[in-house]
Amino acid sequence: MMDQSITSVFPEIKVLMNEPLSKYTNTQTGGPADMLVFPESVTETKKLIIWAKETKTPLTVIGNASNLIVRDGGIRGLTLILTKMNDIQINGTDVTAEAGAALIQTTEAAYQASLTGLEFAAGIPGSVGGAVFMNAGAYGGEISEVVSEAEVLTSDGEIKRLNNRELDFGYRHSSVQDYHDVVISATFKLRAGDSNRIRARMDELNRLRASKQPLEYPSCGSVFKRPTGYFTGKLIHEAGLQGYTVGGAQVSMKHAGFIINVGGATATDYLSVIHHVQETVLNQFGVELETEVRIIGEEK
Ligand SMILES: Cc1cc2nc3c(=O)[nH]c(=O)nc-3n(C[C@H](O)[C@H](O)[C@H](O)COP(=O)(O)OP(=O)(O)OC[C@H]3O[C@@H](n4cnc5c(N)ncnc54)[C@H](O)[C@@H]3O)c2cc1C
Ligand SMILES: NC(=O)C1=CN([C@@H]2O[C@H](COP(=O)(O)OP(=O)(O)OC[C@H]3O[C@@H](n4cnc5c(N)ncnc54)[C@H](OP(=O)(O)O)[C@@H]3O)[C@@H](O)[C@H]2O)C=CC1
Ligand SMILES: C=C(O[C@H]1[C@H](O)[C@@H](CO)O[C@H](OP(=O)(O)OP(=O)(O)OC[C@H]2O[C@@H](n3ccc(=O)[nH]c3=O)[C@H](O)[C@@H]2O)[C@@H]1NC(C)=O)C(=O)O
Repeated sequence: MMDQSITSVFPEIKVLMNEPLSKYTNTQTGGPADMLVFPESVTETKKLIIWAKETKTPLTVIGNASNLIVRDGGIRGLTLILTKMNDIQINGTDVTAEAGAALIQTTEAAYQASLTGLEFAAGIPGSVGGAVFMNAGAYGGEISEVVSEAEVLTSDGEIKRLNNRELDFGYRHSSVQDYHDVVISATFKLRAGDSNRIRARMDELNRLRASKQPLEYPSCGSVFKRPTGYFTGKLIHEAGLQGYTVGGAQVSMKHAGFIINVGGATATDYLSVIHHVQETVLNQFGVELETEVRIIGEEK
């Protein structure tokens, strides 16, 4: 029988074996990926998706790992990190970015072209693919309001174009979460604007963000979604949980909705803090906090 191993089938692709994902996640926690690849093109991504399907290898796709907790046992099978697929093209008032492009770079490119509409995303540290997947939003704006279409690869390796309606956006939700599609690019429909005003708005939002969020520490942003009718940070604050620490994971004193890595945290520490916060808020206020952060991988 032919050798179907990834290194035999794709000798030209660099595969990192048993690679610690804590090197890549924003929380700096998480166990190893059995096989980790940074694909450099859609063609390469497509080949790997088809290989994973044919060999029944579990497949995981990651962007900038800024909304992710990988359990300490790591991820079996093949993991793709798309950050090397990061081309950004401008065509009139359309900005088309590959999935691995940083959202922050994409907002900079829009500013350079005097295009308005993406300023709200200036400080969101995800990739374009992760932002579409999550329908990232801040300060009155959301990805859903600016994306005209996204290209995805299905698990069969077919390319599909999904328009805004088909992406079925909701609060921190898109249809990509309901299927196993991989976002490979997105097009943002913007408007001609004044570059000084665009820059001023981006700078203002980044200052506001830095004054409220603990950007000095590794984190995964808001850990929980906002429950209808409540403010998450306020609930956790009023429950007296700020400063609550397990190992190296701590409920931030600056913003109670964030859990920061104060040094040496494991994913298990993060999960213990999350569980305690959920239980305490439920007991004190009767409100269920649903995680916004995506939790994947195996326990150690
Ligand atoms: C300091 C800080 C501030 C933040 N502020 C905000 C904010 O204001 N608003 C906000 O919405 N979020 C915020 N976040 C969270 C995070 O940046 C966003 O959710 C972002 O959209 C995640 O993108 P990512 O590329 O990092 O995704 P990842 O963390 O890599 O992945 C998140 C999920 O998306 C999936 N995914 C990623 N890329 C793809 C793809 N190409 N195809 C299919 N699935 C994919 C992954 O499988 C995973 O389930 C913040 C995070 C931090 C650390
Ligand atoms: N759950 C849902 O369905 C909804 C989710 N969202 C999401 O929430 C995020 C933030 O929304 P945003 O665009 O900033 O707009 P919002 O109007 O929802 O919030 C703006 C800010 O106003 C302040 N604020 C307003 N009312 C109160 C209050 N009663 N108590 C305490 N603080 C208050 C808070 O800021 P401060 O820190 O300055 O006090 C809050 O962060 C976005 O990412 C959006 O996607 C938004 C609306 C609904
Ligand atoms: C950081 C993220 O997104 C952020 C986004 O950057 C900002 C700006 O628009 O609005 C949301 O945060 P937020 O700070 O408004 O969210 P909440 O945790 O609901 O806090 C709102 C309110 O709680 C109060 N609050 C917050 C923190 C705290 O320690 N104490 C406190 O009392 C404040 O009054 C604050 O205004 C997004 N979070 C969610 C879950 O929707 C993310 O999704 O990862």
